[in-house]
Amino acid sequence: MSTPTIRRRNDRRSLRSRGGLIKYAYNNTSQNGEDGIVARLFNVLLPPSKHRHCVDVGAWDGVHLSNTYSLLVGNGNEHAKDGGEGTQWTGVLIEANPQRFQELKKLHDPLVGNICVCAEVSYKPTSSRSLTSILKRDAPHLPSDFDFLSIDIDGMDYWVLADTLGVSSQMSEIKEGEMSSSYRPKVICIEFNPTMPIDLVYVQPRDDNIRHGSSLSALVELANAANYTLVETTLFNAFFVQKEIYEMHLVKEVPDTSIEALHEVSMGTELYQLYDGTIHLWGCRRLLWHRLPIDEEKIQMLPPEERSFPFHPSVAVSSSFSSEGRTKKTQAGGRTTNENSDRRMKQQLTKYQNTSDAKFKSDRLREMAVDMSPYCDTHATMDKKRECFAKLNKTLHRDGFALVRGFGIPESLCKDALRAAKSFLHEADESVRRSCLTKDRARRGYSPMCSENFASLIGKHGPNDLVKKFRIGPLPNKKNLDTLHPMSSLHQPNEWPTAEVWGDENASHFKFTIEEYFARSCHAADCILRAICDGIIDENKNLSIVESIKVLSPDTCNSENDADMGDEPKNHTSILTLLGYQPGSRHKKGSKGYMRPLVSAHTDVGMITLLHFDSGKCAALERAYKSSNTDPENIEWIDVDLPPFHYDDPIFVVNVGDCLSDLSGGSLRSTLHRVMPRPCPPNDAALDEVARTCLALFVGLEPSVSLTLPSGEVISYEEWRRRRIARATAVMKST
Ligand SMILES: O=C(O)CCC(=O)C(=O)O
Ligand SMILES: [Fe+2]
Repeated sequence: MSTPTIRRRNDRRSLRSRGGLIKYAYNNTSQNGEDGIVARLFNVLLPPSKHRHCVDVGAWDGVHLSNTYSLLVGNGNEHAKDGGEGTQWTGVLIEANPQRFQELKKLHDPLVGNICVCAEVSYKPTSSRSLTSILKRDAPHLPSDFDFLSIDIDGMDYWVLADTLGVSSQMSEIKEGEMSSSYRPKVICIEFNPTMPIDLVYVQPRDDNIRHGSSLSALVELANAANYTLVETTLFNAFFVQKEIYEMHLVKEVPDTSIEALHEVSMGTELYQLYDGTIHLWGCRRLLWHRLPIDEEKIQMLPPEERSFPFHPSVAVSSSFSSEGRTKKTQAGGRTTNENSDRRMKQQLTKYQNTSDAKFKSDRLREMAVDMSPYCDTHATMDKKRECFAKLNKTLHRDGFALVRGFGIPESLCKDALRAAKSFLHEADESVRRSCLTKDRARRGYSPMCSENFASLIGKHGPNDLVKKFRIGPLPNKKNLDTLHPMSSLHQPNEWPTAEVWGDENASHFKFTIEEYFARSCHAADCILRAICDGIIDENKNLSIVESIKVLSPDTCNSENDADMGDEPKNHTSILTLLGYQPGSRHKKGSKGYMRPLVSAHTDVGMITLLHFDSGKCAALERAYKSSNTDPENIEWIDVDLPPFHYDDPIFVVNVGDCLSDLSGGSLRSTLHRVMPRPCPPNDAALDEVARTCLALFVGLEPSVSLTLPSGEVISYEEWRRRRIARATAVMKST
């Protein structure tokens, strides 16, 4: 098996200066060369002094990893003159741990002048355990500009330094009146957290009980605010000197005092991600202070069997409904860029080659689909219903689209209906289709290719849509036929292809199958509306929304008139449209290198739309991604797909229409969508594979039902539709 090549280029690291104080680093008792740096500073660079003072916070036993041992005790060992020839050092040594403190005392008691304090230093300036309080109380003769301060207390180091130097928590200013009471050591050595990135400013919470440590960058900001300059770092420690001292004595030795020149993060742990979702570690692969290895397998988000590239051509749309999904940007008029259509071309040609990926994609889409069965099953518990509407409405709020399943519609019926639609729209002679042309083909019967224009729904001009359609709707019922109730334009007789032109069997099978699908999908739509309604009522205490949304619940909207209607169909105005797409002129790129939509970008007018389609390759539904519907000029588009694999429990797409969006006060979005051509395999490919068929149920309410708009106005559904269409027409006329 081939393995990846993994290494790091050296450039960034080689910037780190090796020529400054670090050149003199060595350890006597220190951990990472601090003894040598201190010696260089006080022996050579700073003006000589007969007597020097140091303070060691976190002194341990005075020896272990000590930065002051060589100054205070070191006589007699190989670096006897560490603190400067002829210089006498005295120190204040503070240690919190009582056992270690005993050792510390044992070491220092015989040495004249050294003071040992057993205390856990607090960050609180007002505390009797603050460093300034301890120094003032226990070492009253310590000069305020003593020579060397070493802080290593594994947590609050930053805040102890801030309080000692009198820097406010904002780091930008010296606290008023505190300077005189503060200390200004000439040189500071302080520990930082060496795992943190070089540009990270991390200041641990100001809490004695928290042990995070702070970053080097944070300490540099703090020190700069108090007029100190960074002059060197070791693995864990930063050295700062007073700015004036730096300028007088150290500029030559340390010309570049930037963090980048003086530090290299060698204990950092970095993460990067592979396309297939694997998380890789780089750098330090262990928990530094716990001495535990970081197990790469334990920090993975996906189990090994789920690690694959989600946008692999054959799994291209696994996140159709996720806001984080792959998107494509288009230019004005909804054109796909050259780059995208080339990529699309490749994707389409390889889309179904890899069956295991297709299965993976199917399973993902199925997982995403909201199970609506609690709304179809009269015995479902409220908890189940709540779970259902919460998932549904969450997705609809976010995307305006969702996948739904669990209606009990047999898969065989969906397949038969798609098959029947395909044979009518694609295989039958045009004369069959023309046998059911109606006057009002926007509502019933056959609507030929290029005879409609959905761009007009959003008040746009554009080429006519390249799709054939056939529509049926609810029949006029007793109420409509009553002379007192003139038939609404939304209720009309259906028109079917005639037996004379298509043959008895074809015609009756078509009518029977499509009517059956219509009835079952209307029932599914009722379930969805009830769930949406419950969801909105649950999440909304706003009365006008609740009032207006109640109409969605089919039980409510039809209850008045149901009693005397027996088994008559309800008065809804839902229309089932069969849509047929075939490869045509728009499948070739135009002179400008982009493709034009088969159905222009639009929003659906009614309540919801319930879609079911086959995997025909020549067309694909896309929805706008994270865009405002009022600005369709610059939109990112994302595919809306159904699983190419069939399940016993068929999956549908539901999207929010304008009326529902209005009733919800805009909280449910009616998202702009369109149908785009997809490159097809060569011309001789079977029509069966390329033609695309869609069953779209556009769900409408009873024409006379009263809607309470969020504004409080009460109008009928029919009036709402009239205004909606008039609005779009007015926009079109003005452009
Ligand atoms: O064919 C499709 O996928 C959807 C068509 C559509 O959006 C419509 O007819 O409103
Ligand atoms: Fe639509």
